[in-house]
Order: sequence, then structure tokens, then C-alpha cells
Amino acid sequence: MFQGFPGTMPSLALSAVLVALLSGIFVYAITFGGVSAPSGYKLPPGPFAWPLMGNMLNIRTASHPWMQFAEWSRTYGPVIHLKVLRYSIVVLNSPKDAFALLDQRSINYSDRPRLTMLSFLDLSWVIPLMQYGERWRKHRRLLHRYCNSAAARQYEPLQQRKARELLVQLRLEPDRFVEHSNYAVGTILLDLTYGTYDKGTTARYLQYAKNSADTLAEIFLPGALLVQYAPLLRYFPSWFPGSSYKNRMETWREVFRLAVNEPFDHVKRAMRDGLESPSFLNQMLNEIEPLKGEEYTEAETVAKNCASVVYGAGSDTMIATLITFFLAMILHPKAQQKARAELMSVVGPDRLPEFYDRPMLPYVNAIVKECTRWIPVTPLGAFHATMNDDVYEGYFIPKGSIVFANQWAMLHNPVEYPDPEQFNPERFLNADGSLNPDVRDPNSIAFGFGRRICPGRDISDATIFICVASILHVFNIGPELDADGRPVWPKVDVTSSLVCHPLPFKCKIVLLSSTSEHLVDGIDISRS
Ligand code: HEM
Repeated sequence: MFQGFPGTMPSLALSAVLVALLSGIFVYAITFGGVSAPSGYKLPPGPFAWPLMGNMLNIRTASHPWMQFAEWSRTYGPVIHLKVLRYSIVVLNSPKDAFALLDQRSINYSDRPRLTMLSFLDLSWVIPLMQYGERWRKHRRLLHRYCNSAAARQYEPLQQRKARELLVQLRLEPDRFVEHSNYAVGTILLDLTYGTYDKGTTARYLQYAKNSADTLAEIFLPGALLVQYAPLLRYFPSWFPGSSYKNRMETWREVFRLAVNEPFDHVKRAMRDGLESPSFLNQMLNEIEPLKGEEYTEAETVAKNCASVVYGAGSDTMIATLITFFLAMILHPKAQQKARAELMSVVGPDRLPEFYDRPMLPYVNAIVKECTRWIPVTPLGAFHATMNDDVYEGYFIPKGSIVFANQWAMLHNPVEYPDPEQFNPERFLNADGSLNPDVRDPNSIAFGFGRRICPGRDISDATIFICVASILHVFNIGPELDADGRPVWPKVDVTSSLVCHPLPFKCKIVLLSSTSEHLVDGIDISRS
């Protein structure tokens, strides 16, 4: 039933993004000079690179670059080298090399490439794109305090409440499962970051966040900022061909201003009027209150940036995993039946799943892991950049190289995950049904590596678990039926972007029984 990911994807967005990025750092590339190795060393192997353009066209024409990189790694080995202009790109296709470089040598591999457009649009607050250094460290420290695994447990009541609200919405409007899942995930992050507000305000803030995510995607597309290819365009008036982006800069800035400032100002006003609802921004602001002057202003900016990035970086990624779950369940009714049998024996028919059930639900946990592995949300992770020259296994890796961890290749490696295109939760289980610790946990790859590893991984894992367990406990997820009552099986296909989503599909979500109906009827959503 699994169709694989055919090479004729409609979207070239990710390769386009890569090319735009690589073009964008042209100036940086020149600064660092060419990509030859010093005598006695050689660069890691890779496909033939044309003069000047290097492998730019190879990347551009690959519909899913992570598959192309995996293919090259079969010819050249797990560490491959590509050139774009005079720039060096290293793609790591195995966990061994990713851990050896991004984790164990993280002091050198934790920078991000400098992107011209980020300074144009003043996106220096976007933590995932921040340069490595003291400023980034301050943001990470704060994020860690509110997102580490112990801290993340305080959000469980919120996650559970939102998962249950999702059940009510799925019952009322099952066809709108994508919107409802979006709302559930979005409001978990919004509520934990800024607190709970009325429905209208919540909807507005969710819209701001979506607008800023869409705008980021738009400005990363090639052509949108031609100035990336020709930085001198920045000195020309907006009527000059290629400079029309200047007319849109204000709109773009306004989109980001609203997303970052409005919810933040709202929390500050609410705190001043004694009307705040608990949130991590509220806690952060209380903690920095004793600071004065510049010290306070700086701490407040860090708090504001951290708050805005949680929604921005977390929502799109979690929703993609949740939609993958629906897709997998349509195609694998037996997996649903097994999960349901487990839920029935552990949770029973009279209540909904709780977080404390989790250790007794290995099959449900295996489904969550398999969703993460089967369609990796960020197939190429995020680009790291080297701060100094390095030598790894005899190969020279120049300062300023962009380093990708090909998470898709790692999570689809047939040695670690046999028959990797198949959705198969059993791969994570022992014969007695318990979780097999010898099979690598996809979370150890899917959330990145080293010092830049995703700080939201525990929040994300808990959110996906409680949504998946709650949905499976009361609903059956099946294919849509055509006019003759025949199932319409969705094709497994993904967008090509920095964050990958399954392409749109339809499904039929129905309550399992009158007992399930009773459980959903009993959900109190008045606090949601
Ligand atoms: C399925 C869900 C998620 C996936 C697959 C995911 C994946 C990733 C990956 C691959 C990175 C780059 C790591 C690297 O550079 O090696 C990253 C960074 C980041 N993620 Fe997530 N993420 C998810 C959810 C979240 C959530 C819920 C939050 C917020 C609570 C979050 C906040 C961040 C931030 C702030 C960064 C930037 C870290 C830095 O550059 O220092 N993510 N994520």
C-alpha cells in the first residue's frame, strides 16, 4: 500500500530554498575564499562540481534533495562534499558521523550560516537562525529552563485538555481534522507561552503566527529576494528590476512585528492590570523584574524572542507529525486494532488515556516513534556551519562549511530499520510486546544534534503521545469512500520544504462505539 516518495513531486520548494540560501551567502562565501583542501588533505568525496556553480544545479533539480544526498552517499560514502559557488557543503548521512561532528565537536559545528536577508528584515530574534555565541547562549539557557524534560511535565494538564478538546472537534467536524489538529497544537504552544485568552484573541494570534511562518517560507523562495544573488541590488531604487522586494519589506516587517509584539504586549498589559493567566512568558517577566535599566531591557528582549520562537518553531513541526499519524492509520487498520486492544486493557472503556498510562502502552509508543521515523518532519534538519577548519577521518572540512544532517537517510537506513519505507510499529518491539531498547529511538535523530538540538523535543513528544492515544481510544480512522462505497486510499507523498508535511488527503473518522460516544460527550471544554 505504501507508495514511497516518487520522484515527481509537485513542489521543488526545498531544493529551491537550498539554492536560495546558498546563493544568499554568496558574499560570505567570497569572504572565506575557495573550497580547496590544504596540501596533504582532501575534501570529502562527492559528485562532480562544475566550475563556479559547483553542484548548484544538481541540488536545484532534485525534487527531494535528502533522497538525492542519500543516493550519492551510496556511491561516495556517508560523508559527502558539495560545492555551490565557492562554498562548501558537507552532508552527513549516518548517525555515527552526525554524532561525531555535530555532538562531539559541537564547539566547532554549532554556528548557522549568515544570511543577508535576515539582516535586511531584522530577523535577528529568530533563535534557530542565530549565530552561535553569547547572545544565542542566553536564549538557549532560558528556553532550556522552560522546556527541559522536568519543566515540560508541568504542561501535561494543558496538553491533555487540548487533546480532549480535539476529540470533541473531531466528533463534530471530522472532515476538518487538519484544521482541528492545527488548532489543538497551536493553542497548546500559545497557551503555555502567553497564557489563555478569549477565542477571538487566540484566533488572531494564531493567524499572526501563521502569517509570519508563511512569510518566512515566501522570502526563502528563489526570486523573492533576487538581492540574494546580487547583493549590490540593495543600493538601487525599488523601481529598478530586481529591487521591487523593497516595496514588500514593510509588509513583511509588519507581519513579524505583529507576531512578536502583540501577544507579548498583551501579557505585559495583563500583568500590569493583574489579569494575567499563568504562562512561561509571565514567569520569565516576573523573574527579571528586579533587574534595572539596560540589564532589564536586554533580559526582556531575550524573554520576548524565546516566547515568539516557541510557537514559530514548534507548531508547524508538531502538526506535520500529527497529520502523518492520520495518514499512517488510514493505511494500517491492523496497527489501529492493536493499539486499541492495548488501550482497552490498560486504560479501559470508562475513561480517556492519561500521561501516567504511557509506560504501560508500548504499542502506542511504538506508533508515535514510527510516525517520527516514517516521514521525518525536517528531513535535512537545520543547517549547521563550521567556525574553524577541521579534519575528520582524513578529510578536510573548511571553516564556514554548511553541514546538513540527512535525517531522512538516517531514519530510512535499511540496516537499522529494515524495509524502511513500510510503516511498521512492530520494529520497535520485542517478541513479548515490550519496547526494544536496542532499536535506535528516532527522536535521537529527528530533533537534530549537538548544542543546537531542538529544545522543544520533550514538549513535542508528550503532545504527540497524548493526542495519538486519545484519538485511538475513541475513533476509527479509515479511508474516504467513493460514490460506490469503495475505499479511496491516499497516496503517501510529502511537500518539499524545510518542514515537510504529507500532501493533503481525506479520511473518515468515526466514533468506535456508544461507550466512546459517552466518553467524548463527557469532555468539559469550558476551560479550553
Ligand atoms: C515534531 C516536532 C519537532 C521537530 C521534528 C523539531 C525539529 C527540530 C530540528 C531538527 C531542529 C534543528 C536542530 C539542529 O540544528 O541540529 C530544531 C530546532 C529548534 N526547535 Fe524544534 N522541532 C520540533 C518541535 C519543536 C517545539 C515544540 C519547539 C518549541 C517548544 C521547538 C523549538 C525549536 C527551537 C527554538 C530550535 C532552534 C534551536 C537552536 O538553533 O539553538 N521545536 N527543531
